[in-house]
Amino acid sequence: MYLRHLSLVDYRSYPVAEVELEPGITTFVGLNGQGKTNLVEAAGYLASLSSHRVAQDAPLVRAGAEQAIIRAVVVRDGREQIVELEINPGRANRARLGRAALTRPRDILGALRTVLFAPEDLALVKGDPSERRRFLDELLVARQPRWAGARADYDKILKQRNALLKSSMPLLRKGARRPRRDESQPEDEARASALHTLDVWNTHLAQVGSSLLYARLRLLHDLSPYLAKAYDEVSAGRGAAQASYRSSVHEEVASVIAAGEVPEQADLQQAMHDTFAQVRSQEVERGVTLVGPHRDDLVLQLGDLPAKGYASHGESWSFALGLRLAAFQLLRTDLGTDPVLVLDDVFAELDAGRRARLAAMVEDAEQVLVTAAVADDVPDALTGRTFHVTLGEVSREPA
Ligand SMILES: Nc1ncnc2c1ncn2[C@@H]1O[C@H](COP(=O)(O)OP(=O)(O)OP(=O)(O)O)[C@@H](O)[C@H]1O
Repeated sequence: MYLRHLSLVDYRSYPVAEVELEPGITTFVGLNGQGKTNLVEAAGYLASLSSHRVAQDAPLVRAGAEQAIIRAVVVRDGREQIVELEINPGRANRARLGRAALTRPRDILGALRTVLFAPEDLALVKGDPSERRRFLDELLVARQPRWAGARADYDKILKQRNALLKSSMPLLRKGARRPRRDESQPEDEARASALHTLDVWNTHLAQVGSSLLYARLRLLHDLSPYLAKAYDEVSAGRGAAQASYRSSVHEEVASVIAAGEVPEQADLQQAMHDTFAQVRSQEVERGVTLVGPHRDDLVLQLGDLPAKGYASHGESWSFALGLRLAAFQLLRTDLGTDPVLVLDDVFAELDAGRRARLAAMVEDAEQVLVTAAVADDVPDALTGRTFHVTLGEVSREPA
């Protein structure tokens, strides 16, 4: 698929922008801070409903404006579709596909697929586990948009379970007493009722959590060969990249998972349940849920060493790039169409060999959008059509 047109209204630094695009390679060149990343970030947001730079929507709306609009014409297998999103910080966002207004913005997912590689991706290797969980979950959604709903359900149940753990901490602690406002209910009864409610949440969380865990494991299983190959190509055979899953379920099942096996979902559900029983006193003590996909991590390994804390800066970059290129290849195979590949400001960080190899790996993608502050950093093979971005003006360089 490719973007034929991108229009922005009050998005970041742009009061208005209209950019006509084509398949193949397009490069946006301009000095720092002129709005290059803003353009490609908008495309990424339309595809994933999240920004690679910020967790909140407010910075996406131009300072002083109330809402931002991203509209794109997406072409897939020769058919065009208009995809539109209104970003309303503090209120619900609104989405449209063609003429149809969608009930939920997340129903827009899948209409445009992008894989975006940016300097922020270094955090995939060097950052917290939450970065790697986000990578997996976003890829899950890019592959099958229905996972956005399951992910949201999981977060909701988790929040409710944490609230219960917090609010009932003194009651749930065996033998602990606290002065009760409602003295009509004896302490033992209140405790039994809190425990019963906790069991109900355990069942819900184990059910939704195990399906998310299972989906992540299947995804990782499918992604791994592409990762090994992409890293090998980017680094010209210098090192073997691997990713394994570290699960918070009890050790017996966790070690099976770490070894790369994918247990049945029913077994994962049972394992989550059993682990809740094992860690109950710790959870009650701390008032948070200690088991589930929200506590897991993806362990990245270069040869025999963990990437985090050991890999050099260049190796970490290559690893992050390997993960994104693997995601691209997986989606290409799965969807039968290429996602739009975005390379935001990445060439300045790579040595000449890596630049050339990256260019060779992506030049056959249906559409590649590249941003660079220095045009010479972009390998010749990827220069393609060039747009100059100057103070929010996007103008195409004459051919
Ligand atoms: N919500 C907003 N309202 C107005 N301006 C904004 C907003 N968010 C970001 N900007 C401005 O957008 C500019 C940054 O744009 P962008 O990140 O696209 O730059 P860039 O061309 O990619 O630069 P670099 O080469 O440094 O990465 C900054 O000047 C910033 O102040």
